[in-house]
Amino acid sequence: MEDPFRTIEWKGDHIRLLDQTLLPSREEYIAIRTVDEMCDAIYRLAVRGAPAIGVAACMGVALGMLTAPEDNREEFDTRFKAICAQISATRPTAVNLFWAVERMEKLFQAASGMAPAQIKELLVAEAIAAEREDRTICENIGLMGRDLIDDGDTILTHCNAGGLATAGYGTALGVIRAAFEQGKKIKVFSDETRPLNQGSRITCWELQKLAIPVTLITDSTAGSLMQRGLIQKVIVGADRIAFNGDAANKIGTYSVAVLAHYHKIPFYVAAPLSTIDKKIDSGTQIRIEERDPCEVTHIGGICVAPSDVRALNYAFDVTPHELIAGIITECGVARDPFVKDFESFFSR
Ligand SMILES: CSC[C@H]1O[C@H](OP(=O)(O)O)[C@H](O)[C@@H]1O
Repeated sequence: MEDPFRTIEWKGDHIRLLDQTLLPSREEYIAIRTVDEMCDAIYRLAVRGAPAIGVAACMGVALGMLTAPEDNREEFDTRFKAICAQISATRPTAVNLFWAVERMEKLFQAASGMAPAQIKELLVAEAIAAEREDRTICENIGLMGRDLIDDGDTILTHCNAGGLATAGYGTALGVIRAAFEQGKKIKVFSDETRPLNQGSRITCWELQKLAIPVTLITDSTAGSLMQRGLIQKVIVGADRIAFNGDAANKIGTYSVAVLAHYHKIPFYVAAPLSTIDKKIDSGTQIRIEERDPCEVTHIGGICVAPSDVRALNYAFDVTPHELIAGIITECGVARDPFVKDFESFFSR
């Protein structure tokens, strides 16, 4: 079954993306015509999710270079560097953003002997390829992880690691979808995922579109359901995974992992290799994005706290590898000690 939506698409002179801040009530696609607009879309989570942010970054670089001057090489190169820096400054945690910019930088470097017009064409082709590859990678993650799910399982997921967090098919939801497409009778509990409610707004919307049974719960309900034996597996996405397997994901994921550990429920992370950061060997090195406290004190623009109350708004937390039963990638399921499997996957 094709995705019932297209997360992001290159359209020649603009990028078309589904504005995820409007879901579930409005399914609206917007046209991104400048780097400023792409950076704004990434920062305000109109496009979000580590792999999707990576594809958006590739497309943002290619888009920004369309109007770069071709008659002045120094200006052309300066423009490229400025675009990469601007996109890299949007959100700090998802490593896919930086991996994507690095991918475009390597291409730009390799093509340095070519004419500007040719380089522009190469950047566009690379951005289009990035979107297509991400979709295939997610389908492979689904195939690698689906047998971890048993017929009759109820699975808990947190935030949204579905088709809309990627260029299609999803990571955590991709595994769930692949098991469902095998014919397994499964159900999903979706944490609402405060403060931006990616779970209630996006995961529930996606799973209903795929006819996968989903029940929305508050973030504070998960423990009680585990205590009553109503959850058999947990599968979440990731934004950055250290080489020892420590995984950064949406705030609240760590709490779910501790609860799952206590209740002896397998806790899985699903992510492409591009989310594994080879440069760090511990989750303590992952920079956690801190966002506007108004996202906590307001819901839909309505204030739900005293106007002058202090609010903490960490967008992610880190789950130590000891709490992770397996990390599902397009190359297979890595198990602790994760380094060993990661080294094998990257050597292929
Ligand atoms: C497949 S990566 C999804 C990952 O990204 C989300 O963060 P955000 O919505 O802030 O971009 C969340 O951590 C998801 O698990």
